Amino acid sequence: MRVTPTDHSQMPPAIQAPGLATQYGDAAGLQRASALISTTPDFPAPGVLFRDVTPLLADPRVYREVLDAMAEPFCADDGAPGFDLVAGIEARGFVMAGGLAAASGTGVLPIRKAGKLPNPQVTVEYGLEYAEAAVESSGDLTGARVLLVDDVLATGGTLRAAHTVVERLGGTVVGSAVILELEELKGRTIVPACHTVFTV
Ligand SMILES: O=P(O)(O)OC[C@H]1O[C@H](OP(=O)(O)OP(=O)(O)O)[C@H](O)[C@@H]1O
Ligand SMILES: Nc1ncnc2[nH]cnc12
Repeated sequence: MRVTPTDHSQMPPAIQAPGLATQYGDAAGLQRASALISTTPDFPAPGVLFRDVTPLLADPRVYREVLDAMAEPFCADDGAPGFDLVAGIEARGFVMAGGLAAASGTGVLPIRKAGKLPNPQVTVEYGLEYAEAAVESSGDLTGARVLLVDDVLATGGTLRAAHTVVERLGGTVVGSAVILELEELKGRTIVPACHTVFTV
């Protein structure tokens, strides 16, 4: 199965985020990125084709190019980010959230897997392709515009749960972005406006 760049023709016009690199060129950089997403059959359970973006994080050009592509629709013409916080979902979403927040001059809201926080204010349970899980967080997000980020959109349960967490803490979700959408798992049906860099 081939990993192909997402068709952005139906999406909002691309806008450059402040401080995010463009010098590597979209097509070439994203081409390199897709080659660095690994595919492992039967992990973590029989029948699951596991997609791992971890290898692309180690390539500084590709990492930067992917961050740039994730941020594009959420920044204004003058480059100002249309969000105050980037909410990253544990664990690989943290890596994207940190990079995006640093590049755009915003902050990070870590959305943790269950059992990691001593006194979470909000817990939301959901189902994955291969497990049941829950996400948790704390904080007063009143007035905060929050961009949700993760590595993969599969069934969409994780992003939808994270959206609920942010709203229960008083924040407003301005959108969500992932590196890779696994189309056949139909996450888009419950996270319809998710911005994706690649689709497979
Ligand atoms: O769209 P969904 O069906 O909800 O699946 C997407 C989630 O699955 C993976 O996380 P996983 O729970 O495997 O955890 P990890 O990031 O800690 O590896 C991935 O990192 C997303 O968070
Ligand atoms: N097949 C898959 N690969 C990577 N992350 C996932 N999350 C849910 N399903 C996944």
